[in-house]
Amino acid sequence: MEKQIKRIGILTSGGDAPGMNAVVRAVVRTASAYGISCLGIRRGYSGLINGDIIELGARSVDGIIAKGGTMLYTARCLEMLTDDGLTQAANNAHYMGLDGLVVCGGDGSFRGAQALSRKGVPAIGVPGTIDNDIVCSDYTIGFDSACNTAIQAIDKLRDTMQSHERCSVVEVMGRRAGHLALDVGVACGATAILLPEREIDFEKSIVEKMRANRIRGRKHHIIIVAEGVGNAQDVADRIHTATGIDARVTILGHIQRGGSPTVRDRVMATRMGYHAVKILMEGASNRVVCARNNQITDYDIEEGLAMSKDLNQELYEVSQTVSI
Ligand SMILES: Nc1ncnc2c1ncn2[C@@H]1O[C@H](COP(=O)(O)OP(=O)(O)O)[C@@H](O)[C@H]1O
Ligand SMILES: O=P(O)(O)OC[C@H]1O[C@](O)(COP(=O)(O)O)[C@@H](O)[C@@H]1O
Ligand SMILES: [Mg+2]
Repeated sequence: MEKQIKRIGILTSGGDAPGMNAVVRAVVRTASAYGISCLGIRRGYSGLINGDIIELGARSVDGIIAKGGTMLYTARCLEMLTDDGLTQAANNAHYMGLDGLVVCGGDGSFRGAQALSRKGVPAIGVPGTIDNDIVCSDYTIGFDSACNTAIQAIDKLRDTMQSHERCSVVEVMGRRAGHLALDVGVACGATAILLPEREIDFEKSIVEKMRANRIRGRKHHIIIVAEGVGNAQDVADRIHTATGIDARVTILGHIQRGGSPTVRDRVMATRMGYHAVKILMEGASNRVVCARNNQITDYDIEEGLAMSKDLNQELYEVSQTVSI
């Protein structure tokens, strides 16, 4: 039996990701289709604490599916980590008459959703982060767009590295996770991919490989370093010292978080946003929306965040084989 809910809120929190707008659109449109009103809460949990809200209707979200960033702004709100901040957020949610709240963000944002659920505000997390580091979900919104942005930049780097017969050491985002670096490394044909989840023998996996590749006629190289591994400049210096090859560092940085979302991100965002509203209507609380084997499902937040997700080992092995 579906619970009669009248009003829900939507906020985006943590690092932005391409596709967050598409989540906002899907939530607002799904709510609207079922006669539920929707409030947009701006700047993540700060907006909930400070009452920074806007009314959103089906027409307020026209055209945003194609836009990067988030129309609701986002924030890392430290006040939410305090008892007072959390209580204020929950009280405001009740005061606004929210029967549910959709939170699009990463694991930190889901902890906030969990805390609010415990205070009687039914909250649902939707994974929006370029890092793909939400362990209970095969996919997080923004990952595909970020991979494509990184690849476009690295393809340009390859042109100049090829001309100068250099080595490009490229640092890719991902916080403590290497998912982004692995996909980007495979897609750009990297000679080596350094990931926080995999120890490597620098001499064997990089230096000897570069030397062997040079003998085979390869005159330029791309090395991908996940940000969780450490300093890309150190990697470049070690390569230069060991091989004599001129190595240049590029830190892709926040460029990876921008741009119009890809088809995959728009579709996943739309499916996940829709699912979040549907389960709120069924009376759910404290759930995280996930993709598992291309099905959209949901887990208890505690249970979901306690799961584990390893790198794609098969892809890692493939990358090592073809990078000769
Ligand atoms: N344990 C927690 N309890 C309540 N709120 C939290 C908690 N952890 C994080 N948050 C809220 O979620 C926000 C985003 O978390 P953060 O870890 O920065 O990004 P992400 O959600 O992308 O992982 C934080 O700034 C804070 O407002
Ligand atoms: O934008 P900031 O605050 O510098 O944070 C950078 C971090 O945010 C990310 O881009 C995305 O992480 P979250 O989605 O967990 O916020 C990480 O890859 C990176 O380490
Ligand atoms: Mg995170």
